Amino acid sequence: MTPDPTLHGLSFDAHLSTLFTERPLLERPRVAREAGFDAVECWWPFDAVAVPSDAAVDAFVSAITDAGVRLVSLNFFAGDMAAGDSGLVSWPGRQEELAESVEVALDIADRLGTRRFNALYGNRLDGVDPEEQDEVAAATLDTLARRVGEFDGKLVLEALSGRPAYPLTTTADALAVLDRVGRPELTLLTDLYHRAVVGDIDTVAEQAGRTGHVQLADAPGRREPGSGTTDLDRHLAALEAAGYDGFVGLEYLPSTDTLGSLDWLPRERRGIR
Ligand SMILES: O=C(O)C(=O)CO
Repeated sequence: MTPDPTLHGLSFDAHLSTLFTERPLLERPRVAREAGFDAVECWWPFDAVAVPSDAAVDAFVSAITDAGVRLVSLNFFAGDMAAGDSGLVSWPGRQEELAESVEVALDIADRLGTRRFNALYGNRLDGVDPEEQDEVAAATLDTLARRVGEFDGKLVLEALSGRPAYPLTTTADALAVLDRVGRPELTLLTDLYHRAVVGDIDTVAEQAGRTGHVQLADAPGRREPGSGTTDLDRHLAALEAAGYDGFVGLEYLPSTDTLGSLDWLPRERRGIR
């Protein structure tokens, strides 16, 4: 479907873990800025390392500040994602490691003004009772939500498609966790790609009040808007009309080079509105 970003007024941000991957991570904030973006977001920037060195943290913070962009959302440490991990929130025995890495993330946030934090729930683990995992997750999310609340921030939780061991696949799954934890700082990450894949994209506006962050990619394929069949602009317009006024992260895998994949988004629509 041909994108028409004039249909809503939401601000976009460039996802540094999926866009501009032609360059090393520390160069991507500058390249994003040169491409016209004021805002960026990122998965955990230190790969499978929960507690990076001070030098690595400083280098990341400098890359963002030197480029003159805002880091609007950051994923907490999620384990070894390249090896298939999808978060530590529900992983018994790894809570101390998660807590230490969260303090690193909050230090970065404090220095950069970041207020959205994505906590991936974690995969089901062989030999571990799912109920035990859900109990660990509820307690962890409660703690993380309170901690993030001290920063006036929001914790966001997302349902994911394409990860068979990840138990939150639908919006209802994610909302059930939000309800169980019952903290105002814990909100939904509405990822239009994952929602289109599982077939529950038409209700996004109903959850606008509980949505702390939005991301997009076209489906099928998880590529740039216009590459698939999802009417992304209609859903973004519906979210905006229902009161969502946060950022929309461009979390897609470019089908060409990143700059070429941005042809759908005029340069004047890439900055913060
Ligand atoms: O792994 C994914 O698909 C994500 O969106 C993580 O934030």
